[in-house]
Amino acid sequence: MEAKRLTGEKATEYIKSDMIIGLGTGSTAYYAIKKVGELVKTGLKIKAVPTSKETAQLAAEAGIELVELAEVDKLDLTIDGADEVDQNFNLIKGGGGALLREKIVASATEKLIIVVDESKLVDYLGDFDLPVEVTKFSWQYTKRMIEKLGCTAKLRQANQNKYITDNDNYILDCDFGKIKDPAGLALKLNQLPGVVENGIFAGMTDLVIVGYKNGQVKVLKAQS
Ligand SMILES: O=C(CO)[C@H](O)[C@H](O)COP(=O)(O)O
Repeated sequence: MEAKRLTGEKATEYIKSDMIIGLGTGSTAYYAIKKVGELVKTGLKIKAVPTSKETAQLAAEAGIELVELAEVDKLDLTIDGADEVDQNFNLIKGGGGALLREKIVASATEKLIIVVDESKLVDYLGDFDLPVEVTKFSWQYTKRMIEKLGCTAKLRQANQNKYITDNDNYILDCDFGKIKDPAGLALKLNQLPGVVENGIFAGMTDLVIVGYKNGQVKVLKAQS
């Protein structure tokens, strides 16, 4: 908890007045959003694009002015969490179900800052099942197509019902084992009919801020 707070708050040091920022989803991004709310109250002037309905509500409650993605050309900076981060800064995201909007916002942003605690750092992606957002119409067919790529896929449930995303789709959580070629797998997945988006974020991250149990925070820069 403390590690998540430290990293979430540290990321807000990169925000300057007049920026348009993206706000991620999840328990680590939560601390960044809360901190941005405090900064806004003391004079920071920013506008934010939320990556989920949950984040939109949290940000509005914190007094942050929200804008639609449609209203902006680009975002200056986005702060978001991740489920796994490998040594090349490839990510698995979507544990919280917001991967589609998160990927769109990440792609529209100049600087993507990922905030994680140390438990999220891995050598290879894949211990965490890869979330893939699929259409309701095709999910059984799309599941079979995804499994042909070498995984077992499970339809995500919430309170004994099918989990439904903010975009009215389903999520398949896919166990691929160790993912040796994240960018290649992401491309293959997105070519399958019925796949809306997958949770691999390859080559998008600029900074990873890691919070440690002992209170340390490290800022890691992507190699360009
Ligand atoms: O991708 C996400 C939501 O779709 C989250 O960023 C990811 O699940 C990490 O969440 P947390 O900070 O709660 O561990």
